[in-house]
Amino acid sequence: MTALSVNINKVALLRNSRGCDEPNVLQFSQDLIKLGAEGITLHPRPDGRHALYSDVYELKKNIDVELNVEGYPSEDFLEMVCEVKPDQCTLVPDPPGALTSDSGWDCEKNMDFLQKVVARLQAEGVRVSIFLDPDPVQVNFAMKTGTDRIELYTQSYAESYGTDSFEKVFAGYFATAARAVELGVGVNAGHDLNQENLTYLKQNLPGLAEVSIGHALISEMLYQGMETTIKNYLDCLK
Ligand SMILES: CC(=O)[C@@H](O)[C@H](O)COP(=O)(O)O
Ligand SMILES: NCC(=O)COP(=O)(O)O
Repeated sequence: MTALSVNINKVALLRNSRGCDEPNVLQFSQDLIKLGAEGITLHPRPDGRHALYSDVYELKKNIDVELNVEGYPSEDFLEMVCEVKPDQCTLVPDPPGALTSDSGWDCEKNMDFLQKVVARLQAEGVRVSIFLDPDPVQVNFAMKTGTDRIELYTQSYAESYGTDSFEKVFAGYFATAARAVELGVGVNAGHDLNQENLTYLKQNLPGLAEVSIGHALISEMLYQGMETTIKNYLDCLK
């Protein structure tokens, strides 16, 4: 079973654009959950462009599905996560001004740092996932950090989908996920997934436990509406 965790960053972006509380992030999340979303993800970035720390606190108190908080493990981010204690924290290596997440960790180079962060979060009962490029070698280092899961960064999967290079690109994802399963590390995936490319990933990637999807899903809702869009994504994951 692969859980659908909806990333509400873009709902928060719309809310922030007018300085009021419309759309309300909590109400939107609760409506997503009523329609079958099995998790909520948000990525409070340092510049507060969309999801905010206050959203994390409010969601934690008011939703009954898994909460996944993504971010660079700065001290203030870690203090917030350790206080909120979401179900999962996904560590991403984004610098503060990043337009969006565009690479996974080099776990070998950041081993000491990541080991300390992983241990700190796990001590608070938070499951840890590390954002990773499709590279089986990196999985070995990710395991050494002590992480519970990896999150495969699926931008190149999405970009190659339907092109001549897809088979070669997907082979890297398959090898990385298979290595994670072999090492007992959980497999999540996210970034640029959509209704067109999700089914193949679900049907062919070993051990896929969770997908976190935001930009395409929220954009598609503008055309299809919330109910149809969520139903379509859940159908892709059957
Ligand atoms: C980690 C990842 O790939 C996405 O979850 C990221 O959170 C997207 O961030 P933006 O919504 O700011 O593009
Ligand atoms: N971790 C990926 C995520 O939460 C959403 O990424 P995207 O669907 O907005 O590209």
